[in-house]
Amino acid sequence: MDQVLKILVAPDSFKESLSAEEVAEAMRMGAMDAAQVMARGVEVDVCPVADGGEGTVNALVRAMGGEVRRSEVTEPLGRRIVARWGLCGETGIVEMAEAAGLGLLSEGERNPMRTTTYGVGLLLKEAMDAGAKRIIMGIGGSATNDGGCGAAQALGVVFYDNGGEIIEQQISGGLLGKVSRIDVEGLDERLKNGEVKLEVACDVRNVFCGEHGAARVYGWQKGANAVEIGELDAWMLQLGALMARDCGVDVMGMAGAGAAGGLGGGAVAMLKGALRSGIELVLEAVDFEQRVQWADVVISGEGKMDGQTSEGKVLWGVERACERVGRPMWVVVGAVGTGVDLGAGNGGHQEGMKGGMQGGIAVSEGHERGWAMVHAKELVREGTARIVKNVLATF
Ligand SMILES: Nc1ncnc2c1ncn2[C@@H]1O[C@H](COP(=O)(O)OP(=O)(O)OP(=O)(O)O)[C@@H](O)[C@H]1O
Ligand SMILES: O=C(O)[C@H](O)CO
Repeated sequence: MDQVLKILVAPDSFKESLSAEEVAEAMRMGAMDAAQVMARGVEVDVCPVADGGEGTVNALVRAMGGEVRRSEVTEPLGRRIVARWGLCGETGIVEMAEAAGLGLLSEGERNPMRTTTYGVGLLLKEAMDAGAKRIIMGIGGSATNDGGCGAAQALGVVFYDNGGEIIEQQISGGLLGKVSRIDVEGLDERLKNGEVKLEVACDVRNVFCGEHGAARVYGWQKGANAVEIGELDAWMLQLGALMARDCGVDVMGMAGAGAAGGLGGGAVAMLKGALRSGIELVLEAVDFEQRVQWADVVISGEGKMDGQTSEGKVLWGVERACERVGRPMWVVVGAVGTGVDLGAGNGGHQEGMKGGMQGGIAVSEGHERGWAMVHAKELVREGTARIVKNVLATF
């Protein structure tokens, strides 16, 4: 009798079209379709993941066996919003995108000069009030570039302007240029005295400012124009220097400090947080290496595979795990950025991603983008079926 092919499906969400759970389910069905057509046996382990950005609460609550809670906080433009967060025993899971995510704003509203992470600070407070002693804060997918100052303000940190006056408004990217002193004395006692430990799960490894910094790399997707990006970057440089002087922490060259518009760096300097790779933290929580060991083949995916992918996103983390364990990895993605070659599902290679990655399929290829977004479920199912048929043919 033919051997059963063991498949681990471990995708991220396809932002704007499918959640990670939906992608994983479509992949599972695609694998079953292939098994039926080829009259072969497959077993599928379904493991939706996240990298600190959207979907992190779901992935961690599912893995750690906690519950999802809801709290009213504020969104990036200050309007009231109900945000989801997780409580798993004494561990709180906060996803910054729930209170400051790009997906909360319409395209016309996106503008990092006006947006703030204030609501993220409120969410952290909710988790502490509920008794969390350890908080994992997933960061990424943000609409903000405020260096985490808004969140810090919500937790008692005070910012002064050039004239020595307290800045009373919630700090947005556009106010960063005004900050000339940071006073962390009033920081929430629970963070200040270490009663609550903050772990910051970053979706990328970018630095605080400069060419590879928050504003220059991610400002575009948040709606900033070239002039605004230049201003934001210069203000981040200034803010980094203030953090070194007033908080005693140098975030400048720190990998991940530039995640989520600099919330990474801000959380370390002002909230006593420790940075971690989001995908590595999530993969650890779901026992990923053990699951890869069980599998003969791993299939992952994300909405768009591009230059950001190798900055520490889901595919980067999954690929590293596959390489360590020695299992082939295939991808089904929505679309690819320029220069990414997936080899049409028959083998290929992405610059910067070595070894385990065999190739994959971009499901929108040959379709109009809007159509591919609406039909993402069927397309992921079909794409996965094609890959699994190829794998079964030589298994
Ligand atoms: N079904 C689809 N077909 C084509 N393109 C898609 C589809 N779904 C999502 N995308 C593209 O993927 C983009 C989002 O990419 P992705 O899901 O990788 O998010 P990201 O912001 O790059 O990263 P992350 O989720 O890791 O923070 C969308 O803006 C869209 O252009
Ligand atoms: O939020 C952002 O800026 C990106 O996801 C990188 O962290």
